[in-house]
Amino acid sequence: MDNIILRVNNLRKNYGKIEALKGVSFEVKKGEIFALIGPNGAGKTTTLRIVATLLTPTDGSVEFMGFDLRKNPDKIRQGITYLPEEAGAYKNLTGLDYLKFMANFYAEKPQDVDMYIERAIKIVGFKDRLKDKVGTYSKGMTRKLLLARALMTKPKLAILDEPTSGLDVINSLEIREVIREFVKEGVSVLLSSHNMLEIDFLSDRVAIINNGQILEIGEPKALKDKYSADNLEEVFRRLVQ
Ligand SMILES: Nc1ncnc2c1ncn2[C@@H]1O[C@H](COP(=O)(O)OP(=O)(O)OP(=O)(O)O)[C@@H](O)[C@H]1O
Repeated sequence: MDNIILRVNNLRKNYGKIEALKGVSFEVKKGEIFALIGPNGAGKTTTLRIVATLLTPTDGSVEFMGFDLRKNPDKIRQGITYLPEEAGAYKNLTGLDYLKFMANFYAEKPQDVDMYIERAIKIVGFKDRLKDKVGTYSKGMTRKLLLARALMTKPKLAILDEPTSGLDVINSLEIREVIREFVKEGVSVLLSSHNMLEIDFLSDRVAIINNGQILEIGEPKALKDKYSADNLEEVFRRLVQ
């Protein structure tokens, strides 16, 4: 059986004259946490947004569970969820109304709605503030709410753009624990981060991306061994120097 859930092949993306992606290829295996790591502007968000069907690539292909993204975008939308880097809309809804809205959107049958919301409340962990508007939440609370939305349906693949960006140690830790819990229950994860030290602990495999190109792919330990480095930051430094 094919244990690859996502195949990204030679993706290119130009924004006008800017070549954001110059031929990005990688595969995500079923049940793994795969991280795209690289500095600001490397092309992480662009890659994730293409996989999430929110952006059209200039060239290249994406295959999700054997379905081609261009021919079957609906298959991809059914099987994935996307946690954006920024919160954006919904600030005037209460946290609970936001979750209800999303649960209704994804539910195939009425019973699913309650199950999704129950799961989401466990993830956010601040039940008492769910009746407040999202616009009054701290950064950490907003991040947890969006993560709850991305994981409550137990998607086949969760795409998480900088899930712990701007969060304190405890909030980051909690978010990492939630991600691991859902992976144990069968969710595969593709995430991005520029925090290479954190990713070392969280990911099964990483792709190091810089300037629109993937420089290395492998298990964190294998990469550290290969470059005689103590951590992934050092691996990155050796790769770009
Ligand atoms: N809408 C856009 N229009 C023009 N250029 C863009 C647009 N979005 C991204 N870019 C450019 O594409 C390149 C890759 O950006 P991208 O946001 O994918 O990087 P990133 O790795 O996610 O960075 P960060 O860690 O800062 O979020 C950058 O040079 C960026 O300026």
